[in-house]
Amino acid sequence: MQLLFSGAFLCQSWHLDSSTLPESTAPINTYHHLQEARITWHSLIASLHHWGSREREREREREREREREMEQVAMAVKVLLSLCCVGACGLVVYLYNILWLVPQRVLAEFRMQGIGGPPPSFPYGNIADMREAIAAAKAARASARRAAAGGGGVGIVHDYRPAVLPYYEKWRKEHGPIFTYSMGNVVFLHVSRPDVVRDINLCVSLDLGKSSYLKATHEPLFGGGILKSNGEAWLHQRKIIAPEFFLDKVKGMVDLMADSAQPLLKLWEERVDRNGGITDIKIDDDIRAYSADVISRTCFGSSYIKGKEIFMKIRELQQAVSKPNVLAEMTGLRFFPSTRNKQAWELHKEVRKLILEIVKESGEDRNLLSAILHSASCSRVGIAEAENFIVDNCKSIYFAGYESTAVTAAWCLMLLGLHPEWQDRVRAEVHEVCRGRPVDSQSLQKMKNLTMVIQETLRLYPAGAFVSRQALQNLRLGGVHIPKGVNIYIPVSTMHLDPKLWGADVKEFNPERFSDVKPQLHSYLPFGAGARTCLGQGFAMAELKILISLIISKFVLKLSPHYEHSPILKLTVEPELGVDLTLTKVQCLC
Ligand code: HEM
Repeated sequence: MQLLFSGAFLCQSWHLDSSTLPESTAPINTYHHLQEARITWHSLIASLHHWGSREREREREREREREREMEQVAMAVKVLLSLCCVGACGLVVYLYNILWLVPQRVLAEFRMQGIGGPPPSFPYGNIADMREAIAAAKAARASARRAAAGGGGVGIVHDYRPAVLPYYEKWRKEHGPIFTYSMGNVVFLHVSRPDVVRDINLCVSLDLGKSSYLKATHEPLFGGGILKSNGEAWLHQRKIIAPEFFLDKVKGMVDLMADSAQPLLKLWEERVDRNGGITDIKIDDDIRAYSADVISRTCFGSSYIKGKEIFMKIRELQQAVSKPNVLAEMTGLRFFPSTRNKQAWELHKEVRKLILEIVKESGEDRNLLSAILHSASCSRVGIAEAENFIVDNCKSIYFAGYESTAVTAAWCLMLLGLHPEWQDRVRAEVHEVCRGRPVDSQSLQKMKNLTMVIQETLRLYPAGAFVSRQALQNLRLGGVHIPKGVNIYIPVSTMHLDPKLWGADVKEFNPERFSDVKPQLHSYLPFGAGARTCLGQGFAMAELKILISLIISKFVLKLSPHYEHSPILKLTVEPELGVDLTLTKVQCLC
């Protein structure tokens, strides 16, 4: 019985089939009872055997199941690894294609037209050659500086190419005026052949856009503003901004520009007086402050003080993006959080916030900002897009209107310090034209000598080192087939220093050359070329004439013995070590 109970218990606890157990446990005779117990025992043993074998079967089944699972996992891992391998191979092939084969095909197309260039190496193209040439030029400059130490401009050569673009010099000698080179996978066509340059000037097609090289690097500075945009987006912005710089508008800004120059004149006068009638001044920061003030008032009207704060930030931003971000240019990975990128993003955010604050505060003023705002409110775009439009264009104008003008003014004053005969001519002219009255738009027009001096400054020291374009479609210019995507760079100083175009004294400062001849239309490019030419050139000329006429009528300038000639290419070509002048006051001319 105990067995029965224990069997029943076993059956329950092991979930045996109850049909294998006797149905009743009522008392019966002993024999029968034993018989039944034996049968039950046998059936129990059989059940247990049966159960055991089923259990082993299940165990084997589970084992097989595990094996199958393991096989499936192994298969999945193999497939994944193969896919990774295929993916990695595909990526390698893809990268090799875009980084090497595609640019090689483009270079081959040029070679077939007889246009060669320095052989590129994988994956950086000619960047190493360029770095090497720059390092050599830097070393040569340093030793020249040591040799001419304290010479006050002795031995200045007005040709910044060996210092600023040494690799172009080398390649031009080897391959002629039109050649190719590459930076990473970006192919460049260097063009200084006048017929091709003329065709680029005359091309008004939207298929010839602004070069996209360095677009990723400069994104925080220019965004999608007028300087870097292309196609319909550019056209739209140009139509809004250009009228704000038409001649009649510029005439109305003359007083404002003259007002902006007063703090600089006062500061310099005080310094001369304080130092017993003669003083040395590094002029760059004061000139930048003038240029910032002018563009700030023009852009932001009454909010110009806050505008100046924006300036300081934009200048920092400019420094942060002045070195090419090669990784971003080659791969498009603009959002890699490098220290430099993070700094640029932070500054971009601050500038954006300041500009949008000014927008909220802006009243009824008629200025560039109100024109941009009006356009943004008329276009049917979302708030974020309208804000980007405003911010990117304010930043672009700030940069375009400030940096080049300040740098040109510094070079111009350096040249006048070096050429007292031209200084005297300009001073006499200003005196004769103004006759003690404040400058106005009419007197500015009459200052022919000053205009020539500025034109000659822009010929010898063009702030923009290249005019850059990109073929947005296949193009034919000057008989050259230019495949889509190629960046076209015109080295402005090479055009300006071509003796065939400008005469044997091409490296001399001789403003007279602009007196009777019109500037060589397609070879004089300080303000760029064709449809994308600088829209602020009238404004810049007025601003420069006002500043220089006011300085020259008050001070006699001489290049200081501390001056070291140091042109360097940042975003513009600027004097790396600044311009040092020795100032005395002008004695009465009457
Ligand atoms: C001496 C001073 C200046 C120089 C040397 C200069 C030079 C240049 C150059 C070389 C370009 C490129 C043109 C091209 O790619 O063909 C340019 C474009 C431009 N500049 Fe100037 N610039 C000066 C002053 C100004 C000023 C004062 C403003 C405005 C306030 C201004 C606004 C612009 C704008 C908006 C563009 C872009 C035009 C476009 O892409 O449609 N610039 N400038």
